[in-house]
Amino acid sequence: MTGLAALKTEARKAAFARRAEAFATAGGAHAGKLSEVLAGYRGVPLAGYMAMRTEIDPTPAMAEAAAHGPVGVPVIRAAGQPLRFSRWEPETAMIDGPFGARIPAVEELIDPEILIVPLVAFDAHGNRLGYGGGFYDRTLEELRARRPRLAIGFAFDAQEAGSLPLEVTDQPLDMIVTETRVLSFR
Ligand SMILES: Nc1nc2c(c(=O)[nH]1)N(C=O)[C@@H](CNc1ccc(C(=O)N[C@@H](CCC(=O)O)C(=O)O)cc1)CN2
Ligand SMILES: Nc1ncnc2c1ncn2[C@@H]1O[C@H](COP(=O)(O)OP(=O)(O)OP(=O)(O)O)[C@@H](O)[C@H]1O
Repeated sequence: MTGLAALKTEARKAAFARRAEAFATAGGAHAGKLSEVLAGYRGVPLAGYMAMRTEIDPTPAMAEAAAHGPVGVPVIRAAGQPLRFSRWEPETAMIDGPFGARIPAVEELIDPEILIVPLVAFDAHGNRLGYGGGFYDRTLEELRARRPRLAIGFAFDAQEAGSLPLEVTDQPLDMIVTETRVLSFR
């Protein structure tokens, strides 16, 4: 493991612990701020995610958005490949995907303008640490090469880190939304 990879592993471990604690103590609804932000973008194609483990759950905000326009959730094609997003509505039949997240049983791909991005840790500048697959970095790089996208990191306040180990392939977030705050970076 390189020095940087070791630092990322360490930062991930610390943030996982803080996220698990926030998840256990938070209880109830957390997507209110996310709903407020998304209400300004009705009908715009949106990528959300199906929460795994102790991730903060964006599905209430996704359900509201789905009443006005297309919403999708990530589908892994293969390691080292960007994600695809398959159409999701609250009633969509779901199956287990390859890496533990639920995916729609029937695939219908969408091209999202706005992405709600899951994360392990974030900093006050919009940098993000994920699970280490590089999936969202590759996906945002590919999508942004075609046109700008709005990437919104969604997390518990407790997932904020003072500073994060970064590499050139890390794609910055445009906004971070938590259970209490909205941070904008551009
Ligand atoms: N809800 C949600 N869905 C998502 C993501 C996410 O972060 N959150 N992803 C964002 O990318 C993709 C899934 N990425 C994942 C990457 C790794 C593992 C995982 O379980 N890894 C194993 C072993 C890793 C290793 O071999 O090093 C583990 O952590 O135990 C799961 C999902 C697509 N869907
Ligand atoms: N666009 C890219 N092209 C090539 N390699 C990349 C790209 N993005 C990331 N990587 C590589 O993928 C590996 C994992 O990246 P990183 O640790 O940033 O993942 P992550 O952001 O934590 O995970 P995820 O985005 O899946 O939640 C690193 O070795 C990184 O260099």
